[in-house]
Amino acid sequence: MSNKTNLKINKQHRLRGNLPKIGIRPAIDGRRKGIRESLEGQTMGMAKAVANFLEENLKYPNGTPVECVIADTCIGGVAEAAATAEKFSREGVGVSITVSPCWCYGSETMDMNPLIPKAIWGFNGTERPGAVYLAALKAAHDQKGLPIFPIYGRQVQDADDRSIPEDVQEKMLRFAKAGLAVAIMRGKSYLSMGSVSMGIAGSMVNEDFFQEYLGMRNEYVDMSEFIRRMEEEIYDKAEFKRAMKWVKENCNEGKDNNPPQVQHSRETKDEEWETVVKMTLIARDLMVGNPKLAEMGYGEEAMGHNAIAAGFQGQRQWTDHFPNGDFMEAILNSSFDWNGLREPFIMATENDTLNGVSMLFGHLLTNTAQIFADVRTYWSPESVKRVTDKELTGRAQNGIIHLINSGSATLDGTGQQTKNGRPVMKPFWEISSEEVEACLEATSWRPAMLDYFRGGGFSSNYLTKGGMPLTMIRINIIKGLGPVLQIAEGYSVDLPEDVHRILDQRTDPTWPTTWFAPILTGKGAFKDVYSVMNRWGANHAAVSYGHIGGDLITLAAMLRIPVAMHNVSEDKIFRPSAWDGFGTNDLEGADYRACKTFGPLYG
Ligand SMILES: C[C@H](O)[C@@H](O)[C@@H](O)C(=O)CO
Ligand SMILES: [Mn+2]
Repeated sequence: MSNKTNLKINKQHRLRGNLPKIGIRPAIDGRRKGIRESLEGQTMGMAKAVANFLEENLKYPNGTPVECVIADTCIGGVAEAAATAEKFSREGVGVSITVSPCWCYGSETMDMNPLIPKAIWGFNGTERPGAVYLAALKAAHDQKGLPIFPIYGRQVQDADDRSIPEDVQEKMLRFAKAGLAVAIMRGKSYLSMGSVSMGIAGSMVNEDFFQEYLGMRNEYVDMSEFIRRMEEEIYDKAEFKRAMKWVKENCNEGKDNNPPQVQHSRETKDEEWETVVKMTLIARDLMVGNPKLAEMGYGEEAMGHNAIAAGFQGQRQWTDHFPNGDFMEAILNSSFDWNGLREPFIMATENDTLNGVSMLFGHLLTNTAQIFADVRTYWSPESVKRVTDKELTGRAQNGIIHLINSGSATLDGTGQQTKNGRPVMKPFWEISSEEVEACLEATSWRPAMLDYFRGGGFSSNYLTKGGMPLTMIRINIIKGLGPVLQIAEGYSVDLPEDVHRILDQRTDPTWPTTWFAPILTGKGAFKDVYSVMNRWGANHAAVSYGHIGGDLITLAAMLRIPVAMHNVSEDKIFRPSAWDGFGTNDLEGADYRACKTFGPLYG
């Protein structure tokens, strides 16, 4: 193990309350004297198989395995349904999956809790009518307005087959990941540090959105709180010392691009480094608290704001005078710092709350760090040819989108972590110390452009490695409609060195760049790359590793956020059965109608 970085892995859950569990409900035909008895083993067996499967395959964002709770008995009628609901509420169940191989009594066995995302796996066998129950239960849920995700295997299984077929597994994982995301964010806070940045609509907090759609609350601190904590030394001073040493050893200060006559002196830059490191400690403490502060006599500050996501206004009032938030945002959004590997904090630049929530969705579905970026330029093949005299090739051949931003792009976005020789972004517990070093090595911290950032600071400058499957997303709020989600799956691409340099030099070469090529479908918003850029609803996007559009569509349906634009193939679209009642030919229109009819989950 390298001695430069610290490979301690911190799996502690840092927010209040326990992590939500998945409750498994084995439903059974209640008729005794033969039927029920003959089905107990198979039904409970399905429940155990599902619990094992989920516990083996899913982890919470802090890296611990997901926990399942199985009902004490099979559920043959309302008494057992109620006993199960009681157990689930005692155990902190946030997601429920009903399983059954047989006929059971729909409304008598159903999970009635409106806040718990629900699925049913109805066994595809014909000795007993599990699929008939699934259909009856769907009907009951749809009629009562308690949407349920139906899982029905494509192939017939034998009665004694205890395996979970692959297509059932895929749907179950998609449902469980999205359901847990819903349950994890509920009751947490989004913390605005500062207010609206430069008139950016996403940084105008829409409290109704947080409260009614996400079940979250909004917390606020003025940016002057950073000054108070710095001047009164309300941070862990031992940690600050450790952090400064780590920064000196691991963070390469890059070339200053400012005209020589305005460049900050060495002494000023050294002070700025101290400030940005203190800002990082303080922002983290504001989000999740820090018991060290209580030891120092700051009991209130030690509590934090229970924030699962946050945003920093920065521009302009802060950055016109103080060092910018780029270091703080980039490090908090990364999977590591001087304390070792740890869950990334979700921190939006310019306090763009809607991009912060987009990042939170990506993080909770993948457990990985997220890139926050400005959606800066569509480079058509013709424009690239004109300015570089080169043709775009490979995945870039239809044009590319330049994602670049000062601020929150996670250092994981360098693409320096690998799996099977390919660049990836991993959950923090899978990252090696060599990969941490490679991410840091690939990043230089460039003195901020002083015409934008009068107070200085350091921007993380890197170039994302090509070849990573990525999903770019954004939540927008439309007056009279509410939130909508945009999703574009695609890839990071490598450009020839000189092409990258020429294009990058036209912007701010001190910022991190990701060249993104969306996957085209030839239709609608994905007719061509231009249309993706042209239809993007705001100046920012959140970028997650992997093609996770299917999981996002499921999550959006749970929260009743319609999906306005996506390039996800139809076989990955998994929504509640009730959505089919709104039409099956035009899935997008049906999604809008269903979301409007059901309304926000907490509305
Ligand atoms: C430095 C500039 O103000 C940028 O931060 C600005 O263009 C944005 O990021 C807008 O989203
Ligand atoms: Mn921006």
